[in-house]
Amino acid sequence: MIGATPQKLAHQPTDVFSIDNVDVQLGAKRVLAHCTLRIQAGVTCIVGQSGTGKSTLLKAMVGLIPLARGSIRFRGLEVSTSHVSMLAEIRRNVAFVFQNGALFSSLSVFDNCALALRERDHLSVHEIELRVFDALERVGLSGAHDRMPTELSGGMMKRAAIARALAQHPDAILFDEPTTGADPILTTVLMQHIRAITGSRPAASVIMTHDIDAVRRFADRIILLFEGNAIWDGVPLAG
Ligand SMILES: Nc1ncnc2c1ncn2[C@@H]1O[C@H](COP(=O)(O)OP(=O)(O)OP(=O)(O)O)[C@@H](O)[C@H]1O
Repeated sequence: MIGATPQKLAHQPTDVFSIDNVDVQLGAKRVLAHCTLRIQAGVTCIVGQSGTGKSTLLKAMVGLIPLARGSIRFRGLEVSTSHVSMLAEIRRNVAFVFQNGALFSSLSVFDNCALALRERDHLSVHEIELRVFDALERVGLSGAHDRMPTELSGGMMKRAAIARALAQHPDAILFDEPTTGADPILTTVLMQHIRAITGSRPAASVIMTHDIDAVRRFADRIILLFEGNAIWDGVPLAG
């Protein structure tokens, strides 16, 4: 439970993300206000009503949005003030899965997954193939590597986006509304995949969602965001 004084949370060595007193101003709106929370290993779901700042928080966690105040640290490294080379290092370890998958329509599934590896790492062709095929297998897409995104169902597209993140061998994956538009069966499949891939790499999966039923069934921890601040932090009730 975060309680009434979230600003006082102590940093723990096990924290994957430490977020302290963060304010984010977008235009005239203070979207995050005194936001303080911790993310540890496992599946953390961040829930809250529409417009409460979930997506903004996610983007701030990878340095895509500047902070008006406060601090976001990934494994102790300051995200917001890091030099560009350090930020690149953080982003190599934190993958982001966008709501719509954001696959490149002109690239095959394989090339979508391999693109970041070719650009960011000095990996051999063989190593890239191993990583991509392993990632596709882990999300149940073995055999779909040479398909184009237009040849995939909506659910396959979402799984391909997860595979692209997985192939980077990140320490954490941030998911922005991964089950939006999915029916209950696909939601279960996607959440089962996210659960199954969360372990060593990634150690932490952070899911922004409205889907309370999925949260109840699959989260290790739930954080409730309200008006730009984390007001509750706990575990789902059993049963
Ligand atoms: N670039 C921007 N300029 C001004 N206001 C913005 C901008 N981006 C987002 N906002 C506002 O910030 C608030 C929080 O947006 P955000 O997308 O983080 O909410 P959310 O909790 O993810 O909502 P949803 O669940 O509907 O996706 C909203 O009121 C939104 O209108």
